Amino acid sequence: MFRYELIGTDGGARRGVFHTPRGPVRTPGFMPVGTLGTVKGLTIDQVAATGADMILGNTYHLRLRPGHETVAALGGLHKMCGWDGPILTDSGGFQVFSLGAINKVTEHAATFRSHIDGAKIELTPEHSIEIQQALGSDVAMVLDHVIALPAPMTQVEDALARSIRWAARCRDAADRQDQALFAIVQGGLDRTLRQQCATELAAMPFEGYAVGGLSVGEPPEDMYTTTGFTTPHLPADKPRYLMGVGTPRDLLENIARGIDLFDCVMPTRNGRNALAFTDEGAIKLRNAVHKLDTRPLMEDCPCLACRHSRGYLRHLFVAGEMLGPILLSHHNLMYYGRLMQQTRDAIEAGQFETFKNAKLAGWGHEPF
Ligand SMILES: COC(=O)c1ccc(CCNc2nc3cc4nc(N)[nH]c(=O)c4cc3[nH]2)cc1
Ligand SMILES: [Zn+2]
Repeated sequence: MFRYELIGTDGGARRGVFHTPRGPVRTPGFMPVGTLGTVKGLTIDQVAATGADMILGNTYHLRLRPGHETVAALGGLHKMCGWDGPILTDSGGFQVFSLGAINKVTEHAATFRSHIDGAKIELTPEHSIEIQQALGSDVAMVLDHVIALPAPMTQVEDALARSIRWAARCRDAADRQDQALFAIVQGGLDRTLRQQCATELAAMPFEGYAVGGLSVGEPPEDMYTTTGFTTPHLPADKPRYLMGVGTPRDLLENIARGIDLFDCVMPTRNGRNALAFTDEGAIKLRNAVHKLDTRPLMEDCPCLACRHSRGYLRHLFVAGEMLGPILLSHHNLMYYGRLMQQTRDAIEAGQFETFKNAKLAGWGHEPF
């Protein structure tokens, strides 16, 4: 049902395919975020056109609205959204700690109040699996205890140990052949904790392994270092997924360190806010400098935005027209999708390092 096929490597970078019952996922690959069953502002066909093979949904959000039983009654997430490719759902482990009004975390559960209607909800490993089974995603994530950085070592160790115990409970509760379960490595920025956690989870039977607890406010270099000393301790025959990452630079730096899959709101949330990603770096479309610019964002981009001028895109945002966020979301996802395709080609050609350096030079050194 689920199989990771390693096609080739180039330094630390891997080219592969993650085979799933709903089709293959080319790696390295980027997953557009469709938190509430929609990649905001785009139809499912527009998302497919960007080259995405798999999209992400969120257990926390869908549990609160419209509810996992409602999604099941509507035929499950694929049928409800009209996406017949693979879907991965996050477990709620991050959102409950970043969005939920936490009352308490015990060994049994993370209990929180809904940020929508204040209802008290007890999220246990078993309930997270139950929700993801009702949603019908192809890949479920274990429920983990994610803490913000920086944090005292004792707190990092405590959350890590609980995450491993919760992963085992998720493994026991996940009994569907047609739904993969990915583990999530925690451990802050600590080399020893990360390697211990990766080794312990690698000894358990999961279909894939995520690196969690990053992109939580740490400096990018610390993220890269942490990924670099974690991936070697993960099984080479399973996909590695870095959660919540990231900028175009983050993607290439982490692919160089053995990561296969990514998800991030970066391209879509920033797209809705008039920021476009290009090979020359980020462009803020509301800037007056674009007012009379007749050029597209990128000459060779096949997206819906690049049929228009930068001046028109600026006008849409300045006028508050709904088409602005739609077009820029499409461009940014197309940019990420094309970047991943170019990366896969570069790895196959043994040119990844040269490719990465050329991209970094084009983007310049201002952070996105
Ligand atoms: C304009 O806004 C943005 O561009 C933007 C916003 C938030 C993030 C942060 C996303 N980071 C992140 N998402 C994550 C999701 C996670 N899920 C689980 N279960 N466990 C984790 O350990 C985990 C870590 C994450 N780190 C990144 C970018
Ligand atoms: Zn474009």
